[in-house]
Amino acid sequence: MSINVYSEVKELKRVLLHRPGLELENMEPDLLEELLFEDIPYLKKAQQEHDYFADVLRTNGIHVEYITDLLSTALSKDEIKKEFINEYLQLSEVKNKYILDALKDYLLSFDTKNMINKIVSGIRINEFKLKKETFSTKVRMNKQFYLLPLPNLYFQRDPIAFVGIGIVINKMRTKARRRESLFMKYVIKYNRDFKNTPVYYDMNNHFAIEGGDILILTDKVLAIGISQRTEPEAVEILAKKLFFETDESFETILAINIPKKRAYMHLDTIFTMVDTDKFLAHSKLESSLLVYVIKKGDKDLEVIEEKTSLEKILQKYLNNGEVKILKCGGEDEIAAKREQWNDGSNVLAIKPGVVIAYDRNYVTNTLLRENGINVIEIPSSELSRGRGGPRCMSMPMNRG
Ligand SMILES: NC(=[NH2+])NCCC[C@H](N)C(=O)O
Repeated sequence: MSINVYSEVKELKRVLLHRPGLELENMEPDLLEELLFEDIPYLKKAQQEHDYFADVLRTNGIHVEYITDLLSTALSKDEIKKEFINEYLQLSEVKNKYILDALKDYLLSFDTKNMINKIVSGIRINEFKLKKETFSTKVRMNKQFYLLPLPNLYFQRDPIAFVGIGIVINKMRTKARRRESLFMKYVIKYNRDFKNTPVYYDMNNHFAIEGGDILILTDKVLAIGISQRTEPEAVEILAKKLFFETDESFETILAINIPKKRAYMHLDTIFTMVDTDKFLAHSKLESSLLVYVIKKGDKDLEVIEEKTSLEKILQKYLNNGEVKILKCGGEDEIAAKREQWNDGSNVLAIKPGVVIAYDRNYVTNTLLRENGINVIEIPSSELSRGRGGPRCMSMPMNRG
């Protein structure tokens, strides 16, 4: 099944996930901030919740793929495995030669699946002994991990984005997540099912962009958040690529300037699409917005600034009569803040008007239902602790 994503809401056919694993158990309080968590999910329950999510998708006829399986197929040959490990260790900034060599040997001693699991879960200092210890290895090893875990990998929305028939391989803003994009880079390069997928942005670019900021509103219009995680230069590079170097149908990018703070981390933290004419958003969103409308000009990008309400801007650029923005938590201010904190605005549409949402955000879910949206709830005690919802946990590959 080929890559085909020209909508946020059209029927979802194929989606990419990561089932959380031991990487969550390699977090401890002193590491949380660096690893972008506020709390430690209980792994067993998190896996049960995640399996429930995957089952809901499958029950709705959606083909679920796991990133670790795709990578495992890509790393089928020894030389490719070595190339991947080299690049991974380089991105992890392992500089000491003795440690570097020991890590390479250690990783290559596993079969491909277990090697990938090790890379995701992180490698503790007490897992193996170095053959040779020196002053510098001693100093370097005065910590808990050779390689830190990738606890955010279950947020598959962020390291890449499928756009049209192609892929955007993201340069992640934070060191904690930078290595995640390498997984898909190798899938595109070496997994035969993906060999014709054009790459529209590469992780070697200097400027950060993350998938949670990229929304495909229609086959003509994208919305991209200028956020804590996505820089304007990255949007410019991507816009030029899409408009002038591909046959993609996209003509307009609404670059939405959002506050650069954790509570507004990505555009999809505060704004998701639930139907062809309905959106769900942070209750305080509208007052704080400036939208740059980037259009394909004759030879260069044309940019105008819009300062009216987001509803009006969407109405204008989606050519869609009425557009309605529902507010996370409704009119109750405490519920709005509480549910926003638990990713109430972050739902995944699997068809126009049908969304998957966390069960704990019941005020928002009731409001959605009152507005004609079919809400499928999934359990959320543990998954929500990573500060991402159903949209963040999934990367659509095909929408019909
Ligand atoms: N698309 C999203 N909203 N993703 C949420 C990612 C949450 C993750 N803990 C991070 O800080 O990166």
